[in-house]
Amino acid sequence: MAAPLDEESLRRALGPPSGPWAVLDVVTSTGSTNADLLARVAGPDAAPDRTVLVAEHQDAGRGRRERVWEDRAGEGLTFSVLLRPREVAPERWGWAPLLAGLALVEAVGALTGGAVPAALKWPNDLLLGDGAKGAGVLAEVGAVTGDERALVVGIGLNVATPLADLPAGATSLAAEGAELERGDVLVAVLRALADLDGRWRDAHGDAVAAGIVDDYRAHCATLGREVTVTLPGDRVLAGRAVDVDRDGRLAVRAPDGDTTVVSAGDVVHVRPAAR
Ligand SMILES: Nc1ncnc2c1ncn2[C@@H]1O[C@H](COP(=O)(O)OP(=O)(O)OP(=O)(O)O)[C@@H](O)[C@H]1O
Ligand SMILES: O=C(O)CCCC[C@@H]1SC[C@@H]2NC(=O)N[C@@H]21
Repeated sequence: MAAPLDEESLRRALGPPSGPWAVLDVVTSTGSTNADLLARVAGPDAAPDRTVLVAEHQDAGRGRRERVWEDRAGEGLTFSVLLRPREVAPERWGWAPLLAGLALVEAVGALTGGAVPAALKWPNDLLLGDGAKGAGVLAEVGAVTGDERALVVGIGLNVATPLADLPAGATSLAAEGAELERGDVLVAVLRALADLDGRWRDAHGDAVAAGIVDDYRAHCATLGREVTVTLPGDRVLAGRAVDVDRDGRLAVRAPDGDTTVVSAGDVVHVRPAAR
């Protein structure tokens, strides 16, 4: 197993005391870092804005749509951040998980100098290499009103995991040829996320004004593709992904020309775009 993550080195690398992050804790094992931070949205143990919780291993890692997130201790990164973006109206919080996806793409680009192709499958799966899933993001809202307003954004990223230990359709940075220290990857993602979160808050959640919509579109592998989208309730939509709008929603144009805008769903890229 790779060296364990060292809390002190991570804090030092992020700057005094943890750079833009108020608290950074590393635990050896837990059920789910998302569940842990959601339990600290309010109450005597309430976590401050910009708390980071990293786990070396999760027993009950949660994926989107009630799936399981698999990880093996020491091979991946599993962590969550608690955000209290008071500058942003809760109706605009839908951008938070997309910011995390963007932070992942930017961090991988910076760390590998572009040697490992990285892109986003809408809304926030990180695709590496030929388009296999290298990371996923799960955002959960803790409270939208009062002083307790908070959301938790969890990231699972496959760093050193061999392909044989990953589910079908998944990959890792190492499997794509990038041998990186998990600590360096974590610091790069946290820096990128803090920067995007700052821009988003400064613009009061207006992702267009913050330049985030343009950045997202530039990194989104879904745009221009033929896709199927399984919507909540299991309705399936098929067509071409034509836009990601100012609210982070995906516009899909059906063969009959009708365009539907979706804010949540599971996307499959059917075949490459004829761009
Ligand atoms: N470490 C990981 N890296 C990449 N993808 C992962 C990882 N762990 C889990 N997944 C993805 O999450 C999902 C795992 O979900 P799960 O095993 O619960 O159900 P499933 O295989 O999608 O089937 P169903 O949705 O029908 O229950 C899969 O899509 C899998 O590819
Ligand atoms: O289904 C997905 O793609 C989202 C996966 C999110 C996994 C991360 S790992 C850290 C955090 N804690 C969890 O239980 N889930 C998220």
